[in-house]
Amino acid sequence: MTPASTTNPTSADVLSCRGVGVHRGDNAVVSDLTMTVRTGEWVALVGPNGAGKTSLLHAVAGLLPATGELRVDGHHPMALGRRALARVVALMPQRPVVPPGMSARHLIALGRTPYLGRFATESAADRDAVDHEIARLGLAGFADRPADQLSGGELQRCILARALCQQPRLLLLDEPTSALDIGHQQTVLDLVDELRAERGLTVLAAMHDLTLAAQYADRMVLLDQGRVVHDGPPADVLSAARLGATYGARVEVLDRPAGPAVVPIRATQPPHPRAAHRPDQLGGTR
Ligand SMILES: Nc1ncnc2c1ncn2[C@@H]1O[C@H](COP(=O)(O)OP(=O)(O)OP(=O)(O)O)[C@@H](O)[C@H]1O
Repeated sequence: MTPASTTNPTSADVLSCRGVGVHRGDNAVVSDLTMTVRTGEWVALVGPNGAGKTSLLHAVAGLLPATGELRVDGHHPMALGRRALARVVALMPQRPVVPPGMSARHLIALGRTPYLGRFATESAADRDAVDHEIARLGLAGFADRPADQLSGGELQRCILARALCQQPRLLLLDEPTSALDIGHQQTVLDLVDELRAERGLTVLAAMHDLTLAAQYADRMVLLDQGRVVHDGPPADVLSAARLGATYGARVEVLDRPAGPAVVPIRATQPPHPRAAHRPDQLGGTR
């Protein structure tokens, strides 16, 4: 089901897709996809492995060709020049490419490329923007280290800093918290949310953690095999029956004030509950 309000494009839409298709080789991995994302909205793209989330994000970022009508800020991504597109859309990829030996600071500064002058020299404003994002993401201690020697979570924050340096209107996040501990997950998502309020940033984020996604997203678009299965507020999209049908998962969905929480349920109880082995907690629960 797709509410009409999310499919009729208006001038307030940063992203509009109508009947969009994306191919990888001979395979259609996104088919007949219609959705819009309005200025300042946070839309979570969810769905099982291989559903087409990354492929759609790459098409929006102008990295993959798409059929149908795809508009970013009113333009087809591939019709905008690379520089113009990079000022509108920034992608935080799932698998960033890190040139060997490049320092974290240099990697982050690549986000300023669309703003550099004729001789590609950084201005004081560019350096300030980089310093600002480094400080904001708590990366000062890593900035001079080779980025390919950082931990997965440290690198993920550098890649987000690089995307924020682009000062985009539309931020595309591909599994932005997959390598982060729970504290950094909240820090990073809170930061992105603050930028929405401060700068009117629009966010389209592929996320596997449905509970976390539900806490930040205004809407969820559930994809399966390249097609939209449901588009709506998290509380409407996340039902145990729908997640069972789409992911083949056994879950319980708890209604909580901060948003629905999705709890996986084991098919069978463990044969020997751990508590039974603990002399201090025989048969106890916490
Ligand atoms: N470079 C490629 N060449 C051929 N097929 C590809 C390529 N990249 C992805 N695919 C296929 O396209 C389909 C969609 O992949 P995609 O990465 O967009 O899914 P996803 O929803 O982001 O998955 P995940 O949650 O596992 O990251 C999958 O079947 C995948 O195997």
